[in-house]
Amino acid sequence: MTDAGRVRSDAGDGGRGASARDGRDEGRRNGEHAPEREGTRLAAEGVTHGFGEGPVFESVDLTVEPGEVLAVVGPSGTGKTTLLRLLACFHPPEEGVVSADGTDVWSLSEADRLAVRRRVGMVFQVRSLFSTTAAENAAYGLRVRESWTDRLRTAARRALGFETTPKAAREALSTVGMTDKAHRHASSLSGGEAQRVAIARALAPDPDVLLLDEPTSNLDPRNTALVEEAVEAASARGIGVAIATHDMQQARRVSDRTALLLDGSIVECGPTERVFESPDDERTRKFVAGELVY
Ligand SMILES: Nc1ncnc2c1ncn2[C@@H]1O[C@H](COP(=O)(O)OP(=O)(O)OP(=O)(O)O)[C@@H](O)[C@H]1O
Repeated sequence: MTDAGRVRSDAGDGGRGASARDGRDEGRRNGEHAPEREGTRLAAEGVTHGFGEGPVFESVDLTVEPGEVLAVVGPSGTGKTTLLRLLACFHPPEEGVVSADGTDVWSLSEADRLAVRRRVGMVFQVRSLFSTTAAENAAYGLRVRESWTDRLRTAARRALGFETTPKAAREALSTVGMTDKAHRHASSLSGGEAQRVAIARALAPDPDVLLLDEPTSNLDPRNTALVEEAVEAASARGIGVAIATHDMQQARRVSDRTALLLDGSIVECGPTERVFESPDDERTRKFVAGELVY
């Protein structure tokens, strides 16, 4: 069996066929998915952060390159969410630098930092939709960028019964397979559907970077496959994706590189196949083999 074949059979993808990464690689080889943008290189450089009881992690270096899928794996509580939130510029690190294209985002003016934040979409682990339709959730990031005049015009058109969902929001909903439920209220969606809408909301403003925190925990194989296909589509458009996941097979299916966050540091970061097949660090070998129990 080929390596690719083994990855697919281990993945338990319910007959979904080639993994997202296989498809993306093939598309790249055929020149079908040439990234359309320069993108944004988001990086943590020597980052240390904690919450008052000593650092959660220290001196972390990690980059999300345009168009790549980076998996961040590690046991629960090692700081994967914390790291993604720092990369999303939600708050400054205690030490070190978070940079966008080489510029320290916390050295920027608030307006310039907001501009960087708007190039980064983040999807949280917990259900986080607003109390409105799937379509309006998907449109949220576009609406906040609209002028007040445009917002009033949209409200008036909606009141008159016109379809007001922006094209980009409709396309994002289509990417996650939610077109048919676009007008359903968020509260009526299943967990998997809600998570797909949350991804559409992050994708609609066409970010340069997408940060996904455990996007498929608690999802069934079909919803998981749809989310992974959305990751593939984002990456094929040149969006850099970082995905924190507990699912080793998912990391293997979707990512170009895998970083292991363990014991307060990145113990290994490299091409996914190498990290899984011949890791440099013994802790990585044990972790990917499921031998490290926390
Ligand atoms: N706002 C906060 N206040 C205090 N401690 C926090 C806060 N956020 C996270 N922590 C702590 O920081 C550590 C890292 O948490 P984080 O959620 O980043 O880990 P994780 O690797 O994403 O975990 P999981 O895989 O379970 O989602 C944990 O010990 C957590 O309790």
